[in-house]
Amino acid sequence: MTITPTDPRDRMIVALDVPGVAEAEKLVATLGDSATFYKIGYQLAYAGGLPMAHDLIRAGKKVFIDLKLHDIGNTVANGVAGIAKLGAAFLTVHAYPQTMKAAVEASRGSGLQILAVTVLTSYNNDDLKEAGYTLGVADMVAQRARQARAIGIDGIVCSAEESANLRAILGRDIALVTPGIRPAGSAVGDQKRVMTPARAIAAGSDYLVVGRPVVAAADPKAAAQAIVAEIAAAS
Ligand SMILES: O=C(O)c1cc(=O)[nH]c(=O)n1[C@@H]1O[C@H](COP(=O)(O)O)[C@@H](O)[C@H]1O
Repeated sequence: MTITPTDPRDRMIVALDVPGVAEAEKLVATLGDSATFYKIGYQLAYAGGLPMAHDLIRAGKKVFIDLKLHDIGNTVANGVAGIAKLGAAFLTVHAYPQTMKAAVEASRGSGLQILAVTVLTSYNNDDLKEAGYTLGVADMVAQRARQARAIGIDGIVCSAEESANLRAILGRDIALVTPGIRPAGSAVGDQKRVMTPARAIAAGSDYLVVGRPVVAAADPKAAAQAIVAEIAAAS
């Protein structure tokens, strides 16, 4: 089974990392048909943006709720059950076994797919060491992805740098969702593990999460169209 969307537009997830609902609605209107999949993360969710999921879905878009849950199992399960009512396609949790198990159990039958965030794309080996971990990025991502698959997680969030290795380990039926996407020449910012759209697709990513290269572009629609064209050419 393959879960890779056939339309290249459906493989680009635009992060609505903007200060509020008005700015998010303006961006969605600007992008029009060039984007079909949107992510609501901390910035918009904490600015009252979660209910916007309903509007996006009514408008025919897919929605990814990125709250990166991590708490005791009971709290995670109750949170997931609430989020499932929004009708979104994806929700992130951190890839800790207790958290993943609670989220998978609570989402069962709801249509909400749970993505496990392995190692944030702003981390490198030194950052993991500083945080007290002994494994490096590649090994930690692989270990967490294996645990996620055993628990029944629907998708993995990692850097595209890990996509080829994870594809070999996990096979085709778990979605690989990769942020840290940077078209050639664009500013890297706080990301440390980055790839161009074309290289990420070639490495085996199913979905590319793109924030600032679209949101902060002088012409967001042209930036989104260029990324979709790159995805199409590499597919
Ligand atoms: O879960 C995520 O979406 C995520 C995981 C990760 O490891 N790294 C990461 O950057 N993200 C998100 O992906 C988006 C990347 O944004 P840009 O760096 O602006 O393209 C942001 O909304 C991040 O919160």
